Amino acid sequence: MSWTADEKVVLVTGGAAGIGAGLVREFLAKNARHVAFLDVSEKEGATLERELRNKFGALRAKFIKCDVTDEIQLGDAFRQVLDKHRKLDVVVNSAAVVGDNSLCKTMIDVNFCGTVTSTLKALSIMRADAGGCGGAIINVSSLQAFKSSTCLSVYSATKGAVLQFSNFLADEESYSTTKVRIITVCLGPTDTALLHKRNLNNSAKDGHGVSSRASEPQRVESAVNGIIEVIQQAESGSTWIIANNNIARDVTMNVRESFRILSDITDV
Ligand SMILES: NC(=O)C1=CN([C@@H]2O[C@H](COP(=O)(O)OP(=O)(O)OC[C@H]3O[C@@H](n4cnc5c(N)ncnc54)[C@H](O)[C@@H]3O)[C@@H](O)[C@H]2O)C=CC1
Ligand SMILES: CCCCC/C=C\C=C\C(=O)C/C=C\C/C=C\CCCC(=O)O
Repeated sequence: MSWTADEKVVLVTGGAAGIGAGLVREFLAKNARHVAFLDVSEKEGATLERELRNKFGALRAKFIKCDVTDEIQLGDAFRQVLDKHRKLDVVVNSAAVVGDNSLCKTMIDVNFCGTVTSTLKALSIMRADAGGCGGAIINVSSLQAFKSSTCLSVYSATKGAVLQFSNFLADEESYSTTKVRIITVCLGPTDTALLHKRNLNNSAKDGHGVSSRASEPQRVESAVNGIIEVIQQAESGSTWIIANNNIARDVTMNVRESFRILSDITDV
């Protein structure tokens, strides 16, 4: 039987705005039992929580103020969800920041370290070989993981690291043992605040280094629907591209082949 959101307990980091918020709404619309969304932005989190409680009832959605770079806050947030709902089925790691290299430490801490900490925490809770019920972890990467633009080298590297970490962890922790799928989605430009952030220096804002082929950003709805489609069908260790309002494309073989070529060269 194929995967559905029905009765699932879901946790989304960076869920107060943008693609994370779109996912929170969609999981609830698809009948998830409960969606907890973590974010540093208290104002946006509280506003979204009000909207969702009016629409879906008080018990179905909860905003938890949490900075994903703080391991204690993150651990507390997972514990709150587990204590209340006794299980966790899906974790989407969407929290991220973008900027030029002057924001390098923050980008590494939020985009990479936050995703790693949350993924390992989620795996330890959900893994079937340690008392969990299995589940899915979706790590949000970017097309920038494959090809950076000027002034986005650190951001792009964090997204490359998210992709590599997720795939290596999926190899290390066999799905047949854990029953937890670890999946990476690489999004193309999507119409959210992140894409329009002004904490980029002038050359990035002017678009230097971005090719003339760069097209209109896709709709948030396309990224959200693509991610849901991926959760419905993806295998653990797979990589997907969701860009240009197209349906999700499985690029697992391309990613594996590119690393196979490199590892063959470096085999001693
Ligand atoms: N918008 C785009 O063009 C693309 C976005 N992505 C990725 O999609 C994901 C979602 O991005 P968007 O929705 O576009 O961005 P967004 O800026 O709209 O949403 C990101 C959310 O993360 C939260 N956040 C930031 N730092 C945090 C922290 N330390 N702890 C907890 N929450 C924190 C923000 O407050 C915000 O609500 C990110 O991982 C991003 O890298 C990937 C490719 C393209
Ligand atoms: C012109 C300003 C660019 C600012 C971009 C800011 C954030 C981007 C975040 C992303 O993750 C974007 C995702 C993918 C971009 C992919 C390709 C861009 C085009 C690259 C090129 O063709 O040179």
